[in-house]
Amino acid sequence: MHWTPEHAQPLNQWPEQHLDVSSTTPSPAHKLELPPGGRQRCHYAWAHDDISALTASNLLKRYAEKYSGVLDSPYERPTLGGYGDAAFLNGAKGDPEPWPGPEPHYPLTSLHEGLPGTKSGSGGGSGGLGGSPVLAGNLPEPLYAGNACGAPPSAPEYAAGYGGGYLAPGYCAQTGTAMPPPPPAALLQPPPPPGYGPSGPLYNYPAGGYAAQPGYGALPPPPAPPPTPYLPSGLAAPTPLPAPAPSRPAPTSYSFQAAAPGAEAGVSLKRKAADEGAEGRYRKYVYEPTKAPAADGASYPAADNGECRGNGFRAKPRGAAEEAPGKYADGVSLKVLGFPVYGPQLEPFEKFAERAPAPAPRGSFALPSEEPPKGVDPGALELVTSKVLDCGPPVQWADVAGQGPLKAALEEELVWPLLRPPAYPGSPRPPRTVLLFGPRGAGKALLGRCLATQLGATLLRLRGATLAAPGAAEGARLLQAAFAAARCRPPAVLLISELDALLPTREDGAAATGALQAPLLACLDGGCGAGSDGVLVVGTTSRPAALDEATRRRFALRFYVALPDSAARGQILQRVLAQQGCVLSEQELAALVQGTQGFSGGELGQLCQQAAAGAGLPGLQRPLSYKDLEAALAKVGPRVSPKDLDSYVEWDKMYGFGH
Ligand SMILES: Nc1ncnc2c1ncn2[C@@H]1O[C@H](COP(=O)(O)OP(=O)(O)OP(=O)(O)O)[C@@H](O)[C@H]1O
Ligand SMILES: [Mg+2]
Repeated sequence: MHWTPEHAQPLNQWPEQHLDVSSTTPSPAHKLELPPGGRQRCHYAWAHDDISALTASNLLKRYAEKYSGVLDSPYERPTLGGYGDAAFLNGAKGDPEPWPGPEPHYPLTSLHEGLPGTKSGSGGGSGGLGGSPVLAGNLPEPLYAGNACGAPPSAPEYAAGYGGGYLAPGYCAQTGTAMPPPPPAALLQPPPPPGYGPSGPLYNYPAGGYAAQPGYGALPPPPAPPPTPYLPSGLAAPTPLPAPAPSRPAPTSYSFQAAAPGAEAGVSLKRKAADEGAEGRYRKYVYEPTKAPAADGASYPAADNGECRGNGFRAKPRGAAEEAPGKYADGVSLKVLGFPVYGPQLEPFEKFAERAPAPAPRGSFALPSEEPPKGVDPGALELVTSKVLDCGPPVQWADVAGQGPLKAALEEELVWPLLRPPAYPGSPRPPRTVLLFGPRGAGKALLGRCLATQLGATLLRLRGATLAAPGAAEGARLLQAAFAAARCRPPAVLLISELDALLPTREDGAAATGALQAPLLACLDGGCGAGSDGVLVVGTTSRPAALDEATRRRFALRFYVALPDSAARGQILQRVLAQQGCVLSEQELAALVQGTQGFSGGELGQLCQQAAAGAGLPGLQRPLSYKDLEAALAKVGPRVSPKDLDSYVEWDKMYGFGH
């Protein structure tokens, strides 16, 4: 120790001083000032800042050992001295209560010697504060038993350590429960590993870490301590904390997951929930591949046309953009336009996920039947009921090939609002009219039938041309009767195809057909009972430009039904051909899909009929072949021109609702 004059300053200024400690011998002045019990603390106070590497290494080892004892041992109980030192560490230099012992000053003790982890009386020679010979002698034993925690008295070997004088009232409140009696000494001290027990050298650390300990035999040896820059080379680093015992129970959440029904190993329920949330409400539009078309032919093994707009649908198939309507310009033949080969990603056809059976009508869309409205010709009503009522098979979403975004839009904006009961009186009325426009044979009527199925509604079908044929007066009578019949059967869907046939053309003006516009508008306004809550009017047209503004405004929703894309064409073809007993190879089907670009669903059906007729197979003596279809392709072609397709797109931009 190189004593310097600054060491002679009062003790309370020492922490601020810069001490040079190379010896553990205090200066004579210090020896004079300090009481005998406080020498250890003086010793600590000197070792403040500038210490040699060797001293630092020794200190580090000692702290590591003591803290590891606290953190790791499940039997270890912090001695009271530990709390006392913790208070010291936090800046509370001593007990808040006056020390009852004869010694007037706080018994200073070295910080590292007051740390828990070394039991009182251990071979380490340093116990907690309670273990200090000075303190142990001064601690009144009964204080612990009588403290506010109400804990039982400590075991004899812990009597000194559990000196109640250190148990402030707040301590009991922190624990919340009474401190249980310490376990037997045999449990408290498992057999120490060689070199680790009190009898062995205190810092006998093997440089490479300990071998497997008796209590941790199943564990792999702990990893070698990382190199520390604080230790000079050649000094063994402190032993790292041993790994936790494997026999400890798993956290509650893990055991719950493992026990949850259906939970797979390594897959948490949270992840599963997230997966479900990711697909969300469009889960039903993720198609499952089907091995073969439906045996009964009831539904198409349809697929998503991939026109997802980032709302959960699958990405658009490669090259599908080339097929977008309005891009068949410049008079180029459709068949020579580049088109992606109908590849494996489009086949096998994926089935539009089966829905549950049509939901039972509920909400405001299901109204009780009412008496036939007055003013309607009973004869016409009977006629309409017998002729107009559609009793065809139900059409599910899966029966409509492609059109994924359109189906989603129809379901969201029409089916769900109609089936959902109104949120509150006076809430906005769900739409009761929808216009589907697009090329002929694109599937407008099919979608109208599907809507009726989804709504669980009665379907009544009218054709504009049929209504207009017998004359304006008769047509108006039938029209009113049809609306009245729909009103009598709520919920009902009144499907009016070829709506444009009821409207005046530019040429004929107020001709006979145009005379039906007024009754149509009157019925759409509710004059014929169509305005009732239980009737949905679906109008379809392939000439949307023929609709004047008055008629157009009567339809709250207007959706464009585009031509089927390649995937949808493949599905339609596959199904129609399967009905005729024709099964094409993958390559043949791909070629056929490529050659029918611009065909509507109706035209695809005509192609197959033409192939059968051209092959002279009315009785189906042999199944259709690809050659028959190739021959039919030369005779049947798409009727809609690229210019017409562009006009649909334009009208959709102006008056449509998009999807
Ligand atoms: N997306 C499709 N999926 C399955 N079949 C379809 C599809 N589109 C059309 N079809 C079939 O094509 C034929 C014609 O369909 P639909 O009558 O619905 O067309 P449309 O648009 O109403 O034609 P139009 O304008 O002439 O009334 C029907 O047999 C229908 O089943
Ligand atoms: Mg139709």
